[in-house]
Amino acid sequence: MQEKQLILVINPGSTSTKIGVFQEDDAIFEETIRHSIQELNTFHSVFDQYESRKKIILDTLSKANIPLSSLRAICGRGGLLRPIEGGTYVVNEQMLEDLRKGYAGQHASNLGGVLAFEIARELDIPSFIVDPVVVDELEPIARISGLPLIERKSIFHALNQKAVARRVAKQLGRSYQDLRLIVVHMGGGITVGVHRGGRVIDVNNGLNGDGPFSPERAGTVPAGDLVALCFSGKYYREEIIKKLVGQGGLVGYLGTNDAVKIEKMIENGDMYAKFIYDAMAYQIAKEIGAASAVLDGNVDAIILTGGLAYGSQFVQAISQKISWIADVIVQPGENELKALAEGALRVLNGEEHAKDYPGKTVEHEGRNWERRESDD
Ligand SMILES: Nc1ncnc2c1ncn2[C@@H]1O[C@H](COP(=O)(O)OP(=O)(O)OP(=O)(O)O)[C@@H](O)[C@H]1O
Ligand SMILES: CCCC(=O)O
Repeated sequence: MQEKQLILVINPGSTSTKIGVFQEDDAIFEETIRHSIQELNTFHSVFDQYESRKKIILDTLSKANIPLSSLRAICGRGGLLRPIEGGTYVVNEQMLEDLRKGYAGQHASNLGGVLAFEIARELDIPSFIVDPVVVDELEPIARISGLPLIERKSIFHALNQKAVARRVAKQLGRSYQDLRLIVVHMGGGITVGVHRGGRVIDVNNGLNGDGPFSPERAGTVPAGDLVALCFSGKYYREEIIKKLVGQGGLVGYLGTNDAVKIEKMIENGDMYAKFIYDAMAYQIAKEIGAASAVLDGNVDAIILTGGLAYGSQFVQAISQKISWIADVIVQPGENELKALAEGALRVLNGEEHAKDYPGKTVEHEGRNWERRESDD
């Protein structure tokens, strides 16, 4: 019988399911399955899509002649779980429960761990998730928002940010743990992470209204004006949320989230499109400046990654404002499938122990910075 040697990785996105099959860290098969708005609209919740996405994954593997019996592990992109530190986690009952109910909200990546677990269970092989969007390694001081009722949260492109940071460390012949990096993921959402000692000690919450505006998201907006909008009587709660996430940023100003199209508009002389595109670069540069202050100006490199990093003019507009801080390294696109496979491999090859969810969460550690009676 042939030895089980392949790793299946699953990355469910809002409009697609990306899958990959890896032999060690080489991809032998990758496919992006797109889901139309019409198809997605037939489901009430993210979780209702589970059966349909599972069938699509199994059919795709079968068409590609990849026998399930050749799989040694399955790794999915994890979702809005409890705040946890980075790493590879075994999918367990507690995680499944949190993913199913959407512990911290609904996100397509909530399906990743469940799909990995259910397919793996039938094959009696292990299932994992790696660096979910809720990876939380914030320093206590970064949690302070300025309003005691609201705490800053870590929700960001942890999987790609950490994978790119490790890759750059390797290229520089250094260890990730030794470097002080600013990693800027520029996709549909934009997150600027401060990496120190192998941990992301500060980052904007890319999902819930924090940081630079992005192709689809508003980022930080003036709080007073937002409150006035909420109580204007003109909008329902869901409409306001949609304006901030989905219909904000480039979509709000220019009616598209497609930066390639916007670059064409600019090429054709659309000065308003240029102004808004420049404003996005300006806000990203400003956030990088703030991140450099977190590192006391002692920054080894600034890494620009994600789909927008393919835009050379855009990269140029950001770089000219921040290249005085540190070397700018451009790593366009995202390599999330490979990052999932690498995360599983580090465990399967014994380089790392898989973590047990939830482990020591930020919630378990408690708020050791909170004011207590005895402090008075
Ligand atoms: N060649 C290119 N030049 C300029 N912009 C590009 C290019 N290719 C993609 N983009 C832009 O990158 C953005 C999407 O990036 P990406 O694919 O990383 O995001 P995503 O995976 O949809 O979302 P997220 O990264 O937030 O999870 C879009 O605005 C897209 O138009
Ligand atoms: C910021 C978390 C990932 C996303 O863009 O949805």
